Amino acid sequence: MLTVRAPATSANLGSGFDVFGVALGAPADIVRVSRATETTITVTGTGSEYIPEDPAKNTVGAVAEALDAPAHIEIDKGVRPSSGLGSSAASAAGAAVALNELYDRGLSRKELVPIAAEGEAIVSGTAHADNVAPSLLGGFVIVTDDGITQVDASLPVVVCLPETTVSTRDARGVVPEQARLGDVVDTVGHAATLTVGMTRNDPELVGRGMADEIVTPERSALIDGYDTVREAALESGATGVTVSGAGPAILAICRTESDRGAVAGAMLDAFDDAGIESRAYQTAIGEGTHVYGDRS
Ligand SMILES: Nc1ncnc2c1ncn2[C@@H]1O[C@H](COP(=O)(O)OP(=O)(O)O)[C@@H](O)[C@H]1O
Ligand SMILES: N[C@@H](CCOP(=O)(O)O)C(=O)O
Repeated sequence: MLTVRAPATSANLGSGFDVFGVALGAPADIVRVSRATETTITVTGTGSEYIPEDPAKNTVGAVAEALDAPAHIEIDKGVRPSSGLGSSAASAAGAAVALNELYDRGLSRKELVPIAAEGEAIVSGTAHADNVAPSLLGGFVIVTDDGITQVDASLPVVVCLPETTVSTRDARGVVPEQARLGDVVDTVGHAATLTVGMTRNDPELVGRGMADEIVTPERSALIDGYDTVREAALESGATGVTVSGAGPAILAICRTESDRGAVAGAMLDAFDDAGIESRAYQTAIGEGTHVYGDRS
């Protein structure tokens, strides 16, 4: 038996649709694997009733197949499905790391990215890697067709998750197929600003660099209460606020750890005023999947 902790992630960060992602300190999935002749899966924890245990439908089944590593895989969900926090990706990243160890496949974390992304294709229709890559590698990650660039960024953040769901597959349906050149130029500038901010752990640059007029306006319209929650977080000291992944979670960048309480409180209150229950994670951009149980 081998146990790993695979963190939630926040993809896109506004200006980096399908390109940027960060690992979050919390929440996380715990994935336990043991060798077997065929793959079986059990799922417990938050939202487990909505997650299939059939290996053909669960992201970890695709990972076990890609690594030719049949196993009994126990997933204890800390990351709620359809949250915008890379729930399906956390399990996939955790399974990739755990099975790679269990079967001595010897692959690096970067080499595991396309394997973990196979699982994402099952649930969202595309093998986008902007969640699995940060869950595997930690920090801030840039995913392009040419490769993966990782920075050990560390910034305090708040993620506020309403009790509503948005399926990543549905949210991909509202992404515009075309954009105005002026908006593309602005977005390139914002993405560059954000990237420099991540290399400097600068919350002002990162917050400013999350602005995006192409995808975020369409995505945020799927989240009841988004505009007021965003406004409340900014008024309470957040440097930037955007949709986390495909939503409905909302990500706020904070200047200091001690700012997080006020930002989280403002976001929770604003959702509450809109009649929507929510919970807030006061966390930080953090490390990737951690192996913490030896083979036994
Ligand atoms: N191991 C898994 N963990 C979470 N969701 C999974 C898993 N395997 C398959 N799914 C399916 O993936 C969907 C959730 O994924 P997604 O919409 O990408 O959520 P998130 O935005 O949190 O990543 C749900 O339909 C769920 O049943
Ligand atoms: N780039 C993807 C990221 C989806 O993230 P999730 O956490 O909502 O699964 C997208 O925006 O569709």
